[in-house]
Amino acid sequence: MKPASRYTALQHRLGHRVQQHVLLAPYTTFKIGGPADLFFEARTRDELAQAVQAARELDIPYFVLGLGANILVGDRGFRGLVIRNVARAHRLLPGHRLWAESGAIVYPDLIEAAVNAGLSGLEHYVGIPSTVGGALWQNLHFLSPPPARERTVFIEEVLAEAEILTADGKRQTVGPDYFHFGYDYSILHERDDIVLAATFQLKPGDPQRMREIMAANLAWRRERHPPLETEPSAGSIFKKIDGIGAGRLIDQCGLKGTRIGDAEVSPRHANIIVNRGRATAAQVRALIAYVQQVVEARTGYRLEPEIRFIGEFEPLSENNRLLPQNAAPHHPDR
Ligand SMILES: NC(=O)C1=CN([C@@H]2O[C@H](COP(=O)(O)OP(=O)(O)OC[C@H]3O[C@@H](n4cnc5c(N)ncnc54)[C@H](OP(=O)(O)O)[C@@H]3O)[C@@H](O)[C@H]2O)C=CC1
Ligand SMILES: C=C(O[C@H]1[C@H](O)[C@@H](CO)O[C@H](OP(=O)(O)OP(=O)(O)OC[C@H]2O[C@@H](n3ccc(=O)[nH]c3=O)[C@H](O)[C@@H]2O)[C@@H]1NC(C)=O)C(=O)O
Repeated sequence: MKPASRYTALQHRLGHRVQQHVLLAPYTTFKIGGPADLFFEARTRDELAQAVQAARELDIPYFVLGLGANILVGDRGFRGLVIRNVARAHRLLPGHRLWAESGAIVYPDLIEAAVNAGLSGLEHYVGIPSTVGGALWQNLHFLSPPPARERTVFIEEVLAEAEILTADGKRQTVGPDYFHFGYDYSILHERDDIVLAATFQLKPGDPQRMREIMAANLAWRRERHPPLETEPSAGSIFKKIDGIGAGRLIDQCGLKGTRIGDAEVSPRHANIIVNRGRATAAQVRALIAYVQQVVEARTGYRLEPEIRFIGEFEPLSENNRLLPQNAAPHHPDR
């Protein structure tokens, strides 16, 4: 189907809120990315399900966008339909439960709702940009409260159930086991299921203690991570390497501050690439490739990107490869 007929067919299914040629950069925390051919904002979970079903039935490639906090969108944009999930209804249920549509924002919206009602379980995730859908996709996590901080706590620990649209078009309610949660992992990485809503089982907690945990976690992040408001990023770029730390390896290779165009390895946290103004996806990709190359040559570890690459990118050929302006010197003895 040609782009114009896709547009008409989608309008027929979803109404006049379907848009064309919408720049995606503003809808990502990296502030990077070209246009979506087609764009629709789903305001309720029913609209989300309808939009996904319409795209599937019309054979139009689609992508469900949360807060765009864990993705890099290519400079050439997305050839299909981007469904931005702004279905954000949420409410407290009897039995210390919190129900939320999948576009609901974990922080501040859900955390404030829970903590104000004296309910504990979500307060650990303050300051992390995520919708409920993104949180289940990646099993949102943070360190357990201070002073011990002895383990990582995961959102799966408070998930009671979720309403999903399955890959074969059925709406059903599933329990936490369905997701096969792991570190930065759920079955949603493998299956084309869409989360429509989720219910969290919380526990009564001491509001003062919860506020203390929130303040401590926000301070932890402020100290270690570049602030999103002034230094746009997608959080950790590379996957965790257990017991070693992707950030530590990059740091040890002296790569902090390495820059290609406006894409820079954050001087504050080596596993975060920041957009210093007008970074392109091509620059970020070239910087990722450069960091991988240096770290592998120096340490033998192959870093794997944690973020997802969405849409079309400029080719990363040897000939047009961008090189860092301030390539870090190699210190083979370190
Ligand atoms: N710990 C930290 O400091 C940080 C953590 N993060 C993590 O990144 C994630 C960001 O979330 P968010 O911005 O909302 O997501 P994004 O918009 O970044 O989308 C990420 C992926 O989530 C999937 N997804 C989004 N919504 C749904 C849904 N309703 N149903 C099924 N899959 C969905 C999409 O996968 P698909 O293509 O398969 O549909 C997409 O590839 C969170 O999990 C957060 O933990 C991000 C930054 C910092
Ligand atoms: C930021 C994210 O998640 C974060 C999450 O918020 C926190 C808290 O739970 O733990 C992880 O960070 P992290 O900073 O511990 O992870 P890494 O980047 O692997 O760093 C590991 C360790 O290396 C050291 N380190 C880190 C950066 C740096 O510049 N120098 C350095 O020496 C630190 O001691 C750090 O603790 C998650 N990152 C990964 C890749 O798993 C994200 O997913 O986007």
